[in-house]
Amino acid sequence: MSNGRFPIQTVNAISPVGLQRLDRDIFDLGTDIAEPRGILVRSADLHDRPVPQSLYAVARAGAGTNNIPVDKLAALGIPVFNTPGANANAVKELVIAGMLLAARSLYHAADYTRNLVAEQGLSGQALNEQVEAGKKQFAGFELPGKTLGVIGLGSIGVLVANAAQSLGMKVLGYDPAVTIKNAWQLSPNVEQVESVEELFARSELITLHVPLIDSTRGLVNTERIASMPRGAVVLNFARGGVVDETAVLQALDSGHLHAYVNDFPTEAGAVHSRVITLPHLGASTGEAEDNCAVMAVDQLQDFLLNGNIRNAVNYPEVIMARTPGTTRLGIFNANKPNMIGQITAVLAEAGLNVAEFTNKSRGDYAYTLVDVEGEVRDELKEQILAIDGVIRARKL
Ligand SMILES: NC(=O)c1ccc[n+]([C@@H]2O[C@H](COP(=O)([O-])OP(=O)(O)OC[C@H]3O[C@@H](n4cnc5c(N)ncnc54)[C@H](O)[C@@H]3O)[C@@H](O)[C@H]2O)c1
Ligand SMILES: O=C(O)CC[C@@H](O)C(=O)O
Repeated sequence: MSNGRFPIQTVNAISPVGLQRLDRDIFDLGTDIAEPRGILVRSADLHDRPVPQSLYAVARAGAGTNNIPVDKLAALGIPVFNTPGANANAVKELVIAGMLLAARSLYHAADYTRNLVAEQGLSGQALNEQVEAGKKQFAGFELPGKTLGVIGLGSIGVLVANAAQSLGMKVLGYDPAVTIKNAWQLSPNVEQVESVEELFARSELITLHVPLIDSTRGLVNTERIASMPRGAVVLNFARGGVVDETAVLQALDSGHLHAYVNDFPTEAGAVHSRVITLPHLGASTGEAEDNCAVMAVDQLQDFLLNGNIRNAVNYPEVIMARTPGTTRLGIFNANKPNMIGQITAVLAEAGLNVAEFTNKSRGDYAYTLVDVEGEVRDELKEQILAIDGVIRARKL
């Protein structure tokens, strides 16, 4: 592995549009690579897999990183990249489809028609008569004028909110940490509410676009559902754990909820007559798969070759143009006082001149890129690693 090559393990199928961007003179690709420098993954669960000693970075071709031990990897100096926004349009379109599926009971209506022919053997006049007699059970509602509550105004939530608004819906949004960029992209007609309770109480449909983290687990619960208007619809294209499914099924059984449309099959939900469950289809368009793969591969490649960190979920953004004629060092360390002083002291001691230097921190960790002039001997890396708080150092 010290031959200057970077073995990359693909844990899920990654679009070839992304993979073909890896220069095969430098990168080896495969599913069975024993000592990978990089891992490319979609939804496979990495929590219980051992972390290879060789690993430098993980790139998630997608948004959610709850399938990856992000904190554990941060402590080892391994950034985890994701691809913000790359599949947002695909999810938005599925949410709009989900609202229409629920509003017009389309899934069950189509099933009813199929059964008339396939199970009951009806045809011709008899079929037409049964169609006309039976259709009233599927009478639905229209979207304009209905109130949609969007929880999470990130890449997906903003697109959903704007699209629903242009369909004539009244849209409420809730996100206590909305970014300035996303706030700018949000239609001015979307009303941002102060609390999630207000959003539930006022929404006839709610749609979830938050990550699955401790604070969002079970966000949709019995009390909040009870505060929604009778006949409300819940759409969940975020993660199964954001919803207390038992509470939702009880509310469907009692008639308080009209429908639950989601992307995360469970045994109980998949067979319930008021639930529409899709097989995790949110990002499954050719366009989204290509976008995610391209972004994930580009970020992984730039990190492995240049040490740049873009769109990591566990390390700060650190991007520095390379200074010609220098050697680059990438250093992961604990975010505590005097780390920069100690690192630069080691460089000075070795007689190396610093041409460019960037250091940024995020939470408990920090990352430094430094371009130095002069010969960087192998012992220098060991001296940097010997500093208390340095987690990992690479010479690039
Ligand atoms: N079904 C699918 O195939 C599919 C596809 C893409 C994403 N997702 C899921 O959707 C999630 C969101 O994706 P995204 O691209 O919009 O991510 P994003 O990071 O752009 O947006 C998430 C937003 O949620 C907000 N948020 C966090 N906690 C919140 C809370 N308690 N209440 C309200 N808002 C909160 C954040 O501030 C952020 O703005 C992903 O984490 C992933 O789990 C699912
Ligand atoms: O890769 C997929 O198919 C799903 C990805 C999706 O859940 C995400 O979080 O981006």
